[in-house]
Amino acid sequence: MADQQIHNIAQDSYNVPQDSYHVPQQQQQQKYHTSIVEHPISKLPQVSSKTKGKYTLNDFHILRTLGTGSFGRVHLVRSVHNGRFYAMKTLKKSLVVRMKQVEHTNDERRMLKIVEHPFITRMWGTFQDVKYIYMIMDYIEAGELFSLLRKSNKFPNPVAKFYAAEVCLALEYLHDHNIIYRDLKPENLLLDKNGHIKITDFGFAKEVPDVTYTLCGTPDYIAPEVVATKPYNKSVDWWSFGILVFEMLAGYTPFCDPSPMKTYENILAGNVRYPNYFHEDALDLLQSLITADLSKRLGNLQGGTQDVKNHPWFSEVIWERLYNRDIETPYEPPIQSGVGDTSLFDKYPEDEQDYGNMEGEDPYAKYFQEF
Ligand SMILES: Nc1ncnc2c1ncn2[C@@H]1O[C@H](COP(=O)(O)OP(=O)(O)OP(=O)(O)O)[C@@H](O)[C@H]1O
Repeated sequence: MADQQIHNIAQDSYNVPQDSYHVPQQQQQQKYHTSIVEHPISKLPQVSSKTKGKYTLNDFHILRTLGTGSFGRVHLVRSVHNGRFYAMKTLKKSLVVRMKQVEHTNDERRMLKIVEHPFITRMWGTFQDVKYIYMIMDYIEAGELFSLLRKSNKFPNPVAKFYAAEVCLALEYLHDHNIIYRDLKPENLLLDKNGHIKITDFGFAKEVPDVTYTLCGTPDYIAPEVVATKPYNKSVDWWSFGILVFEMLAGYTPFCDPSPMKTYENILAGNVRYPNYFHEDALDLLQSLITADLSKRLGNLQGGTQDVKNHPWFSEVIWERLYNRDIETPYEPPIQSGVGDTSLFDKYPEDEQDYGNMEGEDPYAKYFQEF
């Protein structure tokens, strides 16, 4: 049981009741997106320091499916050259175009190719054929934080704090580079073989120095200014960060409802019922993150991320050691590293895929020239 595999990183004095609060099982939420307005002044290097030459499908053996997304699948693959395992994300061009996600897909490639951070998944290269685009990423072996959270019901205070602190450093890095992540949730947080966070899925990440207006994200995690189609900025990630911390501590999100429209209504109404077992520092942090008032939302104030890092809930976190991954993780994934162990991933039907077709007409070629 995952419960037993989790041990407290800090044997602090927080009183964590073991009784389980009623937890509505949430379904994987649908995502929403519309058009975008942007102001591109790039703070990112324009050339990646880490990608090597161009890959083709022949460079990899496709093994099993690790996950599915809106536009394709993520497969475990093995390099025919160095024998290492990678994750290969495929996106069907026709679906990306039909769902008006060309710009987001090109953004995802651009962001992932350039960002380098201990808690963000690395991408090594991309390629395409007539029907699909492909992204080769590090294989993150221990699966989704979402799965661990559902198995554990909820996390003890120090465990939630550990994961939150690693996510906080990743957000700090992204925001310092003018990237809004916009899709923070446990499904997009993978755990590496040592149990550290790796953010994946940059499908909604956007380099936005100023403000943007796109409605995107996952209903439970969307900030009120996004629901109300007001201009927004990095503040939305701090709202989602609050929802993430809440969900890790409670096992459910504060505004959840089976109907997305009702979820939006709940978000706009802004009434949060905090369980009485939340530690008082966690409660204080969450109240200053899950607030519609942008002039009060922590992370969005003059001190930026530093205000979040300095909050009493994080008082025992030694940020430099955390960044260096020099702090024991709360959960030791039970996997054999380096052998393509996929025991922590759900099983998916392995349908025949029509990958690798280089001949024939490609009506969408003009949209994906960067791949
Ligand atoms: N680098 C990786 N290593 C291991 N598994 C991964 C990796 N990237 C993605 N996955 C698995 O595949 C799933 C889908 O990946 P991802 O969220 O990037 O796809 P997507 O097409 O963007 O999905 P969505 O429709 O939710 O946006 C993830 O939830 C995860 O389980």
